[in-house]
Amino acid sequence: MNIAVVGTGYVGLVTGTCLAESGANVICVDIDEEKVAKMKSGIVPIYEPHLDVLFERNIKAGRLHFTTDLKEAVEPAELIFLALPTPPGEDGSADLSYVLQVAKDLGGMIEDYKVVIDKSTVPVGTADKVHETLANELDKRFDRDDQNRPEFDVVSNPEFLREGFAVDDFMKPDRVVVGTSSDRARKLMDELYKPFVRQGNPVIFMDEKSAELTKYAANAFLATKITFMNEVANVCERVGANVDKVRIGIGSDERIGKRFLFPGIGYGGSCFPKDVQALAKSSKEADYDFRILDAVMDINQTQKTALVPRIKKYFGDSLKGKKLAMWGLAFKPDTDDIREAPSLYIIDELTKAGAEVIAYDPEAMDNVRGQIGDKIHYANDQYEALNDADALVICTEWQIFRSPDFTAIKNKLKEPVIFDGRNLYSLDSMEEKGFYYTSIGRQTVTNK
Ligand SMILES: NC(=O)c1ccc[n+]([C@@H]2O[C@H](COP(=O)([O-])OP(=O)(O)OC[C@H]3O[C@@H](n4cnc5c(N)ncnc54)[C@H](O)[C@@H]3O)[C@@H](O)[C@H]2O)c1
Ligand SMILES: O=c1ccn([C@@H]2O[C@H](COP(=O)(O)OP(=O)(O)O[C@H]3O[C@H](CO)[C@@H](O)[C@H](O)[C@H]3O)[C@@H](O)[C@H]2O)c(=O)[nH]1
Repeated sequence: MNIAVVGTGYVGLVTGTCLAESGANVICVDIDEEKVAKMKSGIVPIYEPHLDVLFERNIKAGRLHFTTDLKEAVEPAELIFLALPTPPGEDGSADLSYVLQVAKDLGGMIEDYKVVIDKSTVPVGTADKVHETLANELDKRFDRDDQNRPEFDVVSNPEFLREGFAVDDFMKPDRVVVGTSSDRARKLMDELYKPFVRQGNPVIFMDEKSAELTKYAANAFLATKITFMNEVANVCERVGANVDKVRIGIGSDERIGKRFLFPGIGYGGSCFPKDVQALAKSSKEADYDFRILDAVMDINQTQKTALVPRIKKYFGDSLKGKKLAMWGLAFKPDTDDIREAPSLYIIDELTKAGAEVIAYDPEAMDNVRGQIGDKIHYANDQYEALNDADALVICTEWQIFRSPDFTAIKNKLKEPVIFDGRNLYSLDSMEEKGFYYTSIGRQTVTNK
């Protein structure tokens, strides 16, 4: 199969590479010239575990190509994936300008049958808008009854991969959702995804609107599940219960499930915050007040900086002269992505209160440096960050933070104080090791 992927971010590059791995010929196109130059010279421009191996293999095999020229990518392709950004607009609704601009460009250039596939997360009705935009451009080139006017279908094929697990999620998806009302497109999509659902996981066909809403409903549900647990955690702290025990207690009920029940400093990333907001907004536009989502957004905003009042309670409201070590900047482990990372919100409040922050993250420091520059200091490793710091603040649960050298931590910190937004350590061990230790939804170990 000949495939074009427009946009080579986390979704586009993973999609393109994994489709090439199944034997397809893929040309990825991006407007970012620097990114394309990197990829052409064999460099994966993002940090995503296991992607490099597939990337290299498929470039070598001649199945994976990169270009900045949309026409070059689109001409040979029958299937065209749109993996473009859909960031929140000023009013919270998804900004469709990237998607619709490319739809317009496609209308100006396609010469034969194409399936245009929305892989971006887009609100209900976008497949229709893409169809209309592309058709309007074709109208400028062909009469409606012109024999040479190319046919096309627009398919909604939302993506459910998680950063950090993107390759595995794409290669072995729980399900693939395809929204289409065209038999011709349906057959092609079925063929395309056969190699990925061979373990019995389904390709679920439905209409375009249901597919578009499925993506938002999935993300909003998961964000609500996390938020619910964060609320349970907040109650636990007040009544003397331990949220880890409650989590295990409820998670063993199959109706609830064990996954996505981990409390912490709120959900972040490029998806949950914007998608919950966009679903709330599009529901309002459809004259429905999706009230639970308003509560979810409100609670999550507070939760992101839940460690700050604890830090202030310990040191006093002014943090002037305090040096705080921070472990983890990425919005979650195994990614360099810092979009809507709780760490950035915490840094903002801590520095406003006068604290100096010295941070370490295995992959995300360049991105943070690019965004906030010298607002904080950057350490070369996790222990260097601790030198002469008054306390350690943990924002991301990278594996290397799970079992650190506690003696080194104690020796380097001025006082043995840890504020943990990810519940990495057991209360017993913190007590035994003599730390002051505050986490989420559990009692503070006071070391007194
Ligand atoms: N990141 C995820 O984990 C994830 C998972 C599922 C769905 N999604 C959705 O997929 C979409 C893409 O997300 P992402 O995280 O990959 O975005 P991203 O910002 O990482 O990448 C988007 C890419 O598109 C490129 N681009 C912009 N305009 C272009 C144009 N006109 N032509 C060609 N390339 C262009 C950008 O340069 C960038 O490389 C969004 O709608 C997002 O909500 C993301
Ligand atoms: O028990 C949990 C699980 C996650 N999180 C947080 O939730 C956010 C999102 O985590 P995760 O879902 O693992 O990462 P994403 O890569 O953002 O993936 C989500 O968003 C993608 C983009 O839409 C979807 O494709 C995925 O299915 C969906 O899981 C992060 O801030 C996590 O720290 C928690 O706080 N507790």
